Amino acid sequence: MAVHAVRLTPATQLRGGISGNLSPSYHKLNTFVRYGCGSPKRYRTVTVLAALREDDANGRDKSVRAMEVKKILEDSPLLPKPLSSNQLAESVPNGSRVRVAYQGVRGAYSESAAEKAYPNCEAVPCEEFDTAFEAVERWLVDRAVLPIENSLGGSIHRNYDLLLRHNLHIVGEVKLAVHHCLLANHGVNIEDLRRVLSHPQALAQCENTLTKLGLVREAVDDTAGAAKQIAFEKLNDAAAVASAEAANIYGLNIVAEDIQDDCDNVTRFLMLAREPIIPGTNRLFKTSIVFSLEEGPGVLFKALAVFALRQINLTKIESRPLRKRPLRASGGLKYFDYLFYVDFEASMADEVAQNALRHLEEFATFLRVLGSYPVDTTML
Ligand SMILES: O=C(O)C(=O)C[C@]1(C(=O)O)C=C[C@@H](O)C=C1
Repeated sequence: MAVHAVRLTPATQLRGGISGNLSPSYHKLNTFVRYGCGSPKRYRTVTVLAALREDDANGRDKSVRAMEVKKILEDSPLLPKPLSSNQLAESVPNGSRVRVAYQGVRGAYSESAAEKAYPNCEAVPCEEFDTAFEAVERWLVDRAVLPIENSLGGSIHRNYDLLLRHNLHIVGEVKLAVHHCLLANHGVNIEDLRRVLSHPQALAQCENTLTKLGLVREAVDDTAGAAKQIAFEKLNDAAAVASAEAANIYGLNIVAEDIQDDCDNVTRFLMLAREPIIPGTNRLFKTSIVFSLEEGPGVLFKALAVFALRQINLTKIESRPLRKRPLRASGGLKYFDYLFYVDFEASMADEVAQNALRHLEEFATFLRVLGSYPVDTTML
């Protein structure tokens, strides 16, 4: 079947973002269109209509079209089945293990997070966050699990930026308790140490201890990578901030335990996939969005009010510079334009969430739904 550009109904149009002349392919339909149309049933119908030739659809009577839609819903290979919530922790359909990309080497916290998110998965190490995104996009792996924020160190900005640069969907979150240890080669005492190697987030989470010990910080790609380097280079003046598991893997000695500034140290990871899951209402869901606004007094207040007015609780707000600017504005160049990332506690299957986004869409210059997914309640 030939596939044409889609004309969206006003309710599904996104001002400033996408408009009538969308990419023809199902895959390229914007997430907001998928979620923005309402219930899961409606969502699937819209995607099917998107795959029908427009003139074809317009020329037939409604019942014929409805039957066509039903048939396509049932058997079209054009429509990859979205993941369901209960598939999240399961193996891929053909019985092989889910392949999950993470950033770092064996023993990284991200590997533990991948295993918590997808028990029994095959965790696939990646050098960079970007690589993990790409591995999913190129079908080398099924999912990626990447850190997004930590209760002590704050946001992992790089991943916020990458979420927008790539086309993956957030299909879940997983929280991991992070207990940092100071690892050194056997025979090296804490007094011998001059340097400490680790991921910048891990170093930040142990700021107090490392300052007390007077160690010079050296940033590396991941905590386990630091442990590996200490072991392989047989360093005797340096330690790594990493997990007890990394000590085990790389044969290091734990010279200090639980060195993070607060014993409650939790990192939140996002589970990313090529297709979104159908949001449900059967359990607690969260939705992540990103938007930008016109300049002006009170615009952010107005944007957040769309949630407050509907009693929707926000769990996270992050602003990031809108790149590819500065804009030329009256009075000279305007350097500081922002994207706002917001997580709120509602499912896109809830009418109240759809209404809130419809309201936000009235004045947002750009809006994308990054995902609507079950809340990880394991650490509440
Ligand atoms: O370096 C690792 O082990 C990671 O998995 C990365 C990372 C992070 O980016 O926040 C993950 C969890 C901890 O917060 C520290 C580091």
